[in-house]
Amino acid sequence: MTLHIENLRVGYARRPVLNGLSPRPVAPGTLVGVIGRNGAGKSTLLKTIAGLLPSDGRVLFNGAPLDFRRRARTLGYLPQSLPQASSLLAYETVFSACRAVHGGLDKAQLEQNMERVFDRLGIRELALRRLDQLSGGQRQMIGLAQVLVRQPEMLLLDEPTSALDLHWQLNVLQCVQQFSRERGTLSLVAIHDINLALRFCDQLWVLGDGRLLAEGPAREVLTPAVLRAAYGVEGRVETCSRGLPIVLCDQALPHSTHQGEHHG
Ligand SMILES: Nc1ncnc2c1ncn2[C@@H]1O[C@H](COP(=O)(O)OP(=O)(O)OP(=O)(O)O)[C@@H](O)[C@H]1O
Repeated sequence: MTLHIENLRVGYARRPVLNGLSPRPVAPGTLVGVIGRNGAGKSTLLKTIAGLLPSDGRVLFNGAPLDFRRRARTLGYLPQSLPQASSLLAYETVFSACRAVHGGLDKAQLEQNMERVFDRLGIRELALRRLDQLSGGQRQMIGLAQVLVRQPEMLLLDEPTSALDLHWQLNVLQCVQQFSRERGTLSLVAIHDINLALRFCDQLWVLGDGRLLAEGPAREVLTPAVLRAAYGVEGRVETCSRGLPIVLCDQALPHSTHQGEHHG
């Protein structure tokens, strides 16, 4: 699936958050990191693409808008909040998520889909645990399983690693990257860890001041000037012992020294 966004404007109660976003169209199989400071509009953007917020402008999937029903089947949206703790078993919630979209499959096929996702994410041992007895990070993994099991054509993941330890952060991004590449799934991932973004994302969209401060290949986008404009930090891009870029941030800048700087 391709994604084309044109002059997207979104706000809450007449307070604008995104003021005319027109990123370059994104091809299938691309993993896009959506980054920017708190309140920049990352969640707002993902919710809008998921069809959960009214907006002006155009969002086209394979060149056309999607109606609400097709959107729900085609897009896999993972909200920032963790799945609600309930007495249901983890596999029951993943099974229901799968059945909601693939109702035509028989029980054996649904179970096969489900097992594949539990195996791929490496969370088989959580399947028979009650959601209200899982840790925050474990629940976040189940939330992701609920999205992946539906085999969506586009992933919209809002901070999918926020509750995870180092191992699981890498595991999740590896899985999302693999899922995108194997299936041609376009994935948009809002993320705060810029080194994870740099390592796994093909493209970055840097949000700030209601617009795109920068966009492009991850390694080209993350410059000291963009770090300053996007986050108000003094940062550098160094090269690690394996020859890969790594971002180091030295200090938060006083508020007035970075406001109003824009980089396209
Ligand atoms: N339901 C809402 N009603 C009114 N304003 C909102 C609502 N949700 C978000 N906002 C405002 O919209 C702006 C963008 O919020 P959003 O959650 O999209 O940012 P974000 O980049 O995802 O932030 P974070 O990194 O903190 O999750 C913020 O100023 C926020 O206060």
